[in-house]
Amino acid sequence: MTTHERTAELAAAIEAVSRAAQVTQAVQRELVTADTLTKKDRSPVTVADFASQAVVCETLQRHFANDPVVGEEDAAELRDEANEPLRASVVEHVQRALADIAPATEAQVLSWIDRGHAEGGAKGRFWTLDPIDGTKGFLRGEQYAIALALIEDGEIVFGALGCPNLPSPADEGEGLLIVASRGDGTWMTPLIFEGESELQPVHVSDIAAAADANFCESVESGHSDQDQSVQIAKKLGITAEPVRMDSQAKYATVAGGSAAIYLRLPTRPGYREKIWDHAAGVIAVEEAGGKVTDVAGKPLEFGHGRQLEANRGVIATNGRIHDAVVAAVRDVLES
Ligand SMILES: Nc1ncnc2c1ncn2[C@@H]1O[C@H](COP(=O)(O)OS(=O)(=O)O)[C@@H](OP(=O)(O)O)[C@H]1O
Ligand SMILES: [Mg+2]
Ligand SMILES: [Mg+2]
Ligand SMILES: [Mg+2]
Repeated sequence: MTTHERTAELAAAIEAVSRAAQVTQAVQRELVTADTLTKKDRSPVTVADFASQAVVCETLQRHFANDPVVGEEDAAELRDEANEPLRASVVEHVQRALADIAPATEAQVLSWIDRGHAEGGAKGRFWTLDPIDGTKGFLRGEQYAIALALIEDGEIVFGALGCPNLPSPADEGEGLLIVASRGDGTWMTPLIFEGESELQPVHVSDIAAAADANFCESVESGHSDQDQSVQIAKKLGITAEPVRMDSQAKYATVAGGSAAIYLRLPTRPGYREKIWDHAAGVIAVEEAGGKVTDVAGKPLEFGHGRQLEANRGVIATNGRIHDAVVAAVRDVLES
């Protein structure tokens, strides 16, 4: 598939991710309260997760009826009788988001969510979706992302990454939407806006020395080893404090040049990264001129099913400093 044949994918993905963002932002306004964090109440993010997956899958189905989706969520929990209040809230939010399309029934909403059940693999074409990446960031009112990517024969060919709480590139609108198409580049536009909006090109930072880099990493120490990242930064001569940020907003930050490194260092030996946690962010960084590998310096392989079975951890950089960062990571992980 060549670049200019992806205009239909671009239109569908922009529609899907910006509709989903309207839902997640509405849930954040209406259901996330000051008590949410202190009471450890995860119900708002649960509503937003399911509603976002339903809206994205409905949009993809309308544009590409036969495309499978590898999505993080499924509707099994929602179908449970005990979860009627949760189900009603999800259905209501989806109905509002699709009001201009058709009245959605409860059964349809559940079936759209279940469209995310595909297994992926090395052959053929499928989408992968994280309806809310950075669930903890969502609950804190900080960074989260809606991440959608298209994979063909194991290669990411297109990505759309919506970051509702990153600054919008234009005066009008809300949030940041990054789109990337293989061989063609990475662009940004406001995520939620009225009327027309231009796509503006996005490029990685042009620093040539790792010592000058800002780096970003997870907020949660359970998702990436933060003690080892301190040692790696020291080895590279980096003096700037790490930018801790939830979700694939980290990839958006590297793609846009505000940081030159994103480190995700394995914490538990058995953990395998999920393809929806990376696909949209990886193509955004690569097409903006950067490079992404695992901690051993190997390319990420998206053709092994729902997980990155052949990889451990992630290193994303502006490209120029990649080899130096991989070498420092190896030294620290092997010591
Ligand atoms: N042990 C472990 N190691 C690595 N990754 C893990 C682990 N456990 C969970 N996850 C996944 O991390 C996703 C959240 O991404 P981040 O780590 O960027 O977020 S955060 O900064 O830590 O909040 C998060 O995605 P969401 O569930 O969509 O929020 C998880 O899929
Ligand atoms: Mg995720
Ligand atoms: Mg998620
Ligand atoms: Mg999750």
